[in-house]
Amino acid sequence: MTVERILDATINRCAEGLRVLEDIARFHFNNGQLSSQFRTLRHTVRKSLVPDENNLLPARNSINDVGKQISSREVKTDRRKNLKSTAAANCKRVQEALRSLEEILKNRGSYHQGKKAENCRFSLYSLESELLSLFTRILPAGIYGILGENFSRGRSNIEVTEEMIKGGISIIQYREKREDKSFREMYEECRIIRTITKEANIPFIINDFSELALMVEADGIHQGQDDLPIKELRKLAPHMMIGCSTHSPDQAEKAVEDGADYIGVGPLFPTTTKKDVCDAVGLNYLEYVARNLAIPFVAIGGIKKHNLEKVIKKGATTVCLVTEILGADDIARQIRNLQLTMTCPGGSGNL
Ligand SMILES: Cc1ncc(COP(=O)(O)OP(=O)(O)O)c(N)n1
Ligand SMILES: Cc1ncsc1CCOP(=O)(O)O
Ligand SMILES: [Mg+2]
Repeated sequence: MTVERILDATINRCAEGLRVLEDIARFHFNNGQLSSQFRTLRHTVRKSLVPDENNLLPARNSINDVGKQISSREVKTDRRKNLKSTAAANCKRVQEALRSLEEILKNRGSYHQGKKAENCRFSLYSLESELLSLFTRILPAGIYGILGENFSRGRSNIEVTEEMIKGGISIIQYREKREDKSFREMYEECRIIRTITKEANIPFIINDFSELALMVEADGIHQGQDDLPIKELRKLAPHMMIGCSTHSPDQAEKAVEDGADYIGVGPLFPTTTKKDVCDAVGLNYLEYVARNLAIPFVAIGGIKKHNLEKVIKKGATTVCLVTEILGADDIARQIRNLQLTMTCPGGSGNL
């Protein structure tokens, strides 16, 4: 009877944890594929790990469960900070339950079923990394900062990173176009920026150099239309945020189909910051993306304090201003002022 009692409790624990994970994948991330993988695993646990499942119910004795009292006393330490920690905790909970099932089933002589529990546990390890990676692949709202020493008036990328963080930047991209900088120098610089951004909990994206992004463990990679195909890049970087520049509805739809996590929408206005830039796409394209596509996007190109309000009004919640920020005397203060314009349109936007 004790064995049946353990099996009953662990199957329930396992299936309940899997239901939490399935719901997060389904409702929070709208990820049909991942949520159906959690559902299949839950059905396997419920239906095929213990063939004589009906015999387990009589063994249930929740009222006299000594563990229940212990866990009710632990309530103060059981507060999860956010959905990510809830997901992580439930993955661990299901893995532990599966391990317990495996041991008990093998101990009971059901070797084949024990092996099945072990396989479920291994499947969960992969699903866990896939689900948790989705939390770091979210484009934040706010100001998207871009680094590049050609525009930062003698200040190093590292100094600018620190100023951007002081100002409350939401995400930082390394876009170094200096021709006199060696690849090795860029690598060393990105390692430092990675450490600073991690400490500040700011996502760090690298433009152009995917190998550098992988080496320094950046959070993401930004790709232009002529760069590596996103579908192939995803195989190398399943856990990373992949952004893609787009200039038309067709390109945006292709980026969605290829699995990009966000798109760049622009250049909205004329700009000289990018050498091989195409003509300004205008606000209509921005409006099209905001109204018709579910993918997160960042508005970019020629955005200044004076036209920021127009961009916000068309539905942008993440905006990138390169020279308007890098060229400012006080970068942190400039970012705060821009944030004010974003949140209080019509105001003076000055601190
Ligand atoms: C947020 C964002 N959007 C667009 C771009 C442009 O990227 P790309 O097309 O790769 O061109 P370069 O920046 O490399 O000149 C971007 N970097 N960031
Ligand atoms: C990198 C990039 N991609 C499209 S426009 C652009 C440059 C935007 O710079 P600025 O904000 O100074 O116009
Ligand atoms: Mg690029």
